[in-house]
Amino acid sequence: MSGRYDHLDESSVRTRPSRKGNRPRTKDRPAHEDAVVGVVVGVDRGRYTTRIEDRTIVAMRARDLGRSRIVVGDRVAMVGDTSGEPDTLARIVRVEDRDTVLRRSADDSDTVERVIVANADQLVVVTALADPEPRERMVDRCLVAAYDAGLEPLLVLTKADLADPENFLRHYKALDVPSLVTRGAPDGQLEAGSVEAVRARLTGRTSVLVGHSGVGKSTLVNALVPEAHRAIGVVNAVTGRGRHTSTSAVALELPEGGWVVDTPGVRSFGLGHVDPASFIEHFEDLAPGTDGCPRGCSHDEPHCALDEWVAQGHAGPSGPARLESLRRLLRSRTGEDRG
Ligand SMILES: Nc1nc2c(ncn2[C@@H]2O[C@H](COP(=O)(O)OP(=O)(O)OP(=O)(O)O)[C@@H](O)[C@H]2O)c(=O)[nH]1
Ligand SMILES: [Zn+2]
Repeated sequence: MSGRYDHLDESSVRTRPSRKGNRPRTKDRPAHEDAVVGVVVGVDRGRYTTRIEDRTIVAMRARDLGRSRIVVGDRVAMVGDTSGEPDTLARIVRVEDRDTVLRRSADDSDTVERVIVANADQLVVVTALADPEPRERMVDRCLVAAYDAGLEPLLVLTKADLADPENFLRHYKALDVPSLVTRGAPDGQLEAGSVEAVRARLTGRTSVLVGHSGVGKSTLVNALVPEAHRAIGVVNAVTGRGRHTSTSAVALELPEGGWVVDTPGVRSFGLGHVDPASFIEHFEDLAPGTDGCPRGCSHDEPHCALDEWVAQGHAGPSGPARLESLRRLLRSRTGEDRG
């Protein structure tokens, strides 16, 4: 896995050398031996809401933590008042190394490359089968972001009561992306069985949900986490601030274990940081075919060695379709339609 996590640098939060010069890193400082480690579930203007088992602890950054961002999903070590009692505030003295980072590149609306969520292991792309119509390109872009971040993708196709998923799923067959459908029931709720199938897939994991407005993401989150509203209310009560003014991610705990991270502010991913050469490593069946490529090959150009390699059958009968899908994903990184 050479270099897969090289890009995690931003997360290695270290104290800067102090002005006095020789203070040890936070990590090594014995004074923080009593620190407790929680998971960041919400971030709102310098206040971090964290959870340790059943306690909700609000914390701020210790002054010597440096500038690195702390995001939802980060595991943070805290000192000070970690009782979780109302009006208490702990201090974050350390951010543990991240297993994964989901990021988006700078784009027109935001000129800074940002880590959106840390330590997730699954990216759930929520798309309606109708009303609004599914957008293949947007889904493709989410898949690129997922593969690039080392997250397993899952398609959740909502509103299956309005349209048949088969047509849409054809686009993802060669990619072998797991998918589930949810459907509305006559009583206006979601059909219970379809929600349970999603729940089974999410339990025990940290899943980031992304989806366009109106696809039914909130409906699904509320079905999965009955206290979702209340949980969000807790964040409010503690920070004393309105959740609706914030578009940052929020982690909700599933009743059976695991986390669902809702990302209200994330409608698309800038993908400028995704490099074709490393992206292809996620296609283990195709990657060996790039040995004969010209230097710096985009794998979507006339001299790309993959065409011949796949035509010779090296990637099996599904090779041509896989290559086509790979190229479609690579192309989705650029272009005007940001999905
Ligand atoms: N027919 C049908 N309608 C659904 C289903 N799921 C959600 N809806 C409806 O779709 C609309 C949008 O649902 P929301 O859950 O608010 O969608 P959202 O993705 O959270 O959208 P935002 O709140 O704008 O981010 C609502 O009117 C829901 O009642 C479904 O499975 N079938
Ligand atoms: Zn190539």
